Amino acid sequence: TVPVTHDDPFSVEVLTDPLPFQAALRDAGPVVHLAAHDVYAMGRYAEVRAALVDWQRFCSSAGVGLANFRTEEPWRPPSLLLEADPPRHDAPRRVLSAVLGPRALRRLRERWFAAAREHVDALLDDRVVELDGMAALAAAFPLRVFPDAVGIPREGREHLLPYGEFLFNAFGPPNALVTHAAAAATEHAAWVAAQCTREVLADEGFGADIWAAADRGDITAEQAPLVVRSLLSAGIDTTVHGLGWLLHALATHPDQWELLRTDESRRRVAFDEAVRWGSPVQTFFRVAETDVPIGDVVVPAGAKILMYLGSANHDPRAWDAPERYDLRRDPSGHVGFGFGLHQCVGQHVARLESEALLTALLERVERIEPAGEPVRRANNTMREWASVPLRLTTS
Ligand code: HEM
Ligand SMILES: CC(C)Cc1ccc(C(=O)O)cc1
Repeated sequence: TVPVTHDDPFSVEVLTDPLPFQAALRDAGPVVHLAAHDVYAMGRYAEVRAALVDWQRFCSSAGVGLANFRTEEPWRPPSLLLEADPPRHDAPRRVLSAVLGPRALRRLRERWFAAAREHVDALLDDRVVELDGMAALAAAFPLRVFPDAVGIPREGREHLLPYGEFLFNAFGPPNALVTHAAAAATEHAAWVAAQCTREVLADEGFGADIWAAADRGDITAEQAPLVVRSLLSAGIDTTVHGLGWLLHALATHPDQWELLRTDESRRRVAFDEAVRWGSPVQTFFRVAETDVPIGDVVVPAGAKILMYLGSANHDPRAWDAPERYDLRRDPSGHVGFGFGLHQCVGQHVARLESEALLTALLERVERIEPAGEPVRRANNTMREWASVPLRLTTS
């Protein structure tokens, strides 16, 4: 018989401190029934990773949130990547993979490194500076570089973070986090959709490249705006909170900061270890395409299965001392960017933003330490800090 838990992973208590729930989920078995939402859940690394690579039995086209698109109306037109399975997933993925590929990143590297240096220099106007790492760095830097890289107009960009906040809440159950923001979300979503048309997008950028792919027939003109929407949906909040976890990690682990300053080779793992350790994207779902045996449980066809990425990234079966932010470990294989067919197509963009910001900080900052208690913000999907007070001492 399948183990059951009556705890709700989407309660504010668990969203605020998920680690105890994750440990109990892992200990209860390879797959557990979540009575609170009548869905199944996986918390162990092996099963989560196996399900992520098994896109045929664990499908995305019924939605990757709690809502099952086979029985209820999606709140927005489904994504052609995230909420699609092959073959419909193939062309949009191929196009976006190329648009966000190595050539684009080489072009952006110099511009983003310069922007990061300028951004950090402007903040460090004294030997010791206190600031909110979330507002001043983790949110400000992606907002400074990414919307321009997409090529959307400057006005109205204040819709971006609230749109992302709602989007990630909407993958969860219709709790207060969703219902309290639903009215405003209509406006944010309308603004986002309006930024995806060919007319408003700059002649250069990810948006233009996507429309150029439509002109070549690699995708249709109807698909192009939705592919641009994927960038505006997935490309900001995720990186903001990945950077939030990086700053929180470095401020609370001075020995790791020192290691970064002395050993350049560790810089490459700093962001990925922060994405593993913090797992900004904590959870999302799949639907069983057929009856799927997992351990001695059979998950019935049509059932929603919660893939607990944050738990898999802290599974002691896969990681030594998973609770430790440790730049000596090799974090590769973490599922913070997903795994398999739908693995994050923008992960290299996120890594570039992080490398640019971290390089700029390492050039100027000698010490980074907490300047007060960080404040959590509950979100149904994203594990995020509302603020990370920091004290930066320049060298
Ligand atoms: C720290 C930053 C980021 C994290 C933690 C993250 C996390 C993820 C995860 C876990 C998935 C898999 C979803 C699934 O399997 O259903 C994913 C997919 C995706 N991500 Fe990211 N992401 C990040 C940054 C970005 C950026 C910067 C972009 C765009 C430039 C982006 C665009 C996408 C898209 C379009 C998908 C869907 C891919 C597909 O379904 O084929 N992400 N991301
Ligand atoms: C972790 C994922 C849920 C992040 C994400 C959000 C939205 C999209 C989209 O394509 O709209 C893609 C990926």
